[in-house]
Amino acid sequence: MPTVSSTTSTISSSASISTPKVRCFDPATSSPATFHHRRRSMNHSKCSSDSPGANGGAMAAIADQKIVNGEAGYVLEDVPHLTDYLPDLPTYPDPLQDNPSYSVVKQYFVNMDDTVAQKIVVQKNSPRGTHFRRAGPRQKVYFELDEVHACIVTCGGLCPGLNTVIREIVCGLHHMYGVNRVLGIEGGYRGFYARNTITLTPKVVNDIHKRGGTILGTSRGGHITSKIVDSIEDRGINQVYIIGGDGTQKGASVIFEEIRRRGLKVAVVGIPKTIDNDIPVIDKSFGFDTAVEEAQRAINAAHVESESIENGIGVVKLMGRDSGFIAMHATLASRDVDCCLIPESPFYLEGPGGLFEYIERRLKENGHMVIVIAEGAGQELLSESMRTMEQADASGNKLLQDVGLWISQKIKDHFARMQKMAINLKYIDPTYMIRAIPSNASDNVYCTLLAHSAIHGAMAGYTGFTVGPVNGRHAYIPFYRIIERQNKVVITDRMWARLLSSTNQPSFLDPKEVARKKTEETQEPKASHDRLEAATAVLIV
Ligand SMILES: Nc1ncnc2c1ncn2[C@@H]1O[C@H](COP(=O)(O)OP(=O)(O)OP(=O)(O)O)[C@@H](O)[C@H]1O
Ligand SMILES: O=P(O)(O)OC[C@H]1O[C@](O)(CO)[C@@H](O)[C@@H]1O
Ligand SMILES: [Mg+2]
Repeated sequence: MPTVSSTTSTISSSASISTPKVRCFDPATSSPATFHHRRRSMNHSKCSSDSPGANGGAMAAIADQKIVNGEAGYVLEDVPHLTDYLPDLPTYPDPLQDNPSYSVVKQYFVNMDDTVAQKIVVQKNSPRGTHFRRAGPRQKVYFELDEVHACIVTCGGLCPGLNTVIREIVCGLHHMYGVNRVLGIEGGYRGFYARNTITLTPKVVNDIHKRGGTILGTSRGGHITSKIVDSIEDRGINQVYIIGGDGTQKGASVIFEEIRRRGLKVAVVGIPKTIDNDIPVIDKSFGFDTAVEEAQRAINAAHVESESIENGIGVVKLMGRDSGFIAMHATLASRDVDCCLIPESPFYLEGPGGLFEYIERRLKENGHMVIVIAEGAGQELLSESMRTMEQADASGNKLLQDVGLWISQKIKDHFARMQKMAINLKYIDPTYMIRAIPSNASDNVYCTLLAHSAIHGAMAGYTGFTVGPVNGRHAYIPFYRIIERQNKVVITDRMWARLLSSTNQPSFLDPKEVARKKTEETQEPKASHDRLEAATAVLIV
């Protein structure tokens, strides 16, 4: 463990915001440590709160950062703890030490000083860099067993594995900590104040992991912070498990801020969910592998259809609003795809180096081809040609035009106009089919680890964090790190190069553009491919 010798933290955004240096109890080391609570202004693209409309207008929330500096450039970006604002909370021995299943584990409790490195590829003299607190059970817990009243809510779009996470939170709380009071909030955030609740017991959730969707229902929009926290307070809930994507984690962050402002003993835990894999820092999100696997069925169908007919073209549209991970991984897995188009890599249709030229060449060489397109790809081309009004969903997410239909029509029109070759195009749109299914075996295991890590964190009194694997080890990540940006495919990384060399498609980039992207991306803190590659390692809580 590095020495907790703090150096002065900087004020990241506004000089008018104070940086209180707090002498506080460090629950991890059981000894007093000096933390620097760095306050910073978060620019939420969409807004929380009590404002009208989707989520109201733009708002800057303030998040505290608990930064611990150690030797050799070691930095711990720690998560909040209930004792930060309720210093006199009593502790209790973790009941796991008496649990017959767990007591056999040699070193069951994680070392209090364990942290997980964000960067694992290092050189001899590199600084040790950013670390996150390691997830897992602690020897002391901050809740008595019959005191815990937990709730679970699922928000945003569907994703394989939602029911597994719900099941494992309920069963984990029950089996590991003897907790019997768990409420399911129906219909997403608005369910806290506008819908019913379901009592969740191990019996109720026993089989739900075999079903797609979420037994709790979900929604977009409707995040009214004060009403949600009123409901938490009125119901006497003291552990809130929030499962959802980037928008949901922003919502969880403001709920945590409000709970802390009110001084409530309530742990707020985010569990990242998104098949788009657009959440940063974590290796990958649950359900992603399942979605990629299911996408293979559509790609196979497109391949069979296209190769059975002269100049056959199969077009498959996959999900991925701002990030093309599903399309990229489905393409790499399949090897039948000739072209993959994603939001991060702009493309063009006409002229030398364009898509039409490539299609023509591929059909001449091979007689058929398969194109995979992410739903968010080429949106700028669509809005140019369609000039429609921009619309948003209830959460404020931009509603996309159907790029699959559009590109299919464009390809057909092009070849009809050229009169050089008759093509046969089949368009397959499996978008909702890949996310409405139950999670596969490996995602099920992953969901279990996420749920267990979340429970251990809440029981240990940590709050205001999202749980997830970082380089294969589960960690507690402060909300501000999760919501500050989206995870995107880095097109100057090796993974995208692998894809280009597997499909042989043009990069659609001129050399100047490549150089610009490289400069842009060297400033990014962490390359995405590192994380997805690390994610293939065994996930250990
Ligand atoms: N900035 C924000 N502040 C507070 N709540 C938010 C914010 N952004 C989104 N939310 C709320 O979070 C919930 C889910 O958001 P959203 O619909 O964007 O889905 P998501 O969690 O990003 O999941 P996905 O995009 O993967 O489907 C909604 O109820 C929305 O009101
Ligand atoms: O139609 P819905 O439920 O709003 O969800 C669509 C969006 O949800 C996601 O699956 C996850 O964000 C996106 O890929 C997709 O654009
Ligand atoms: Mg989202």
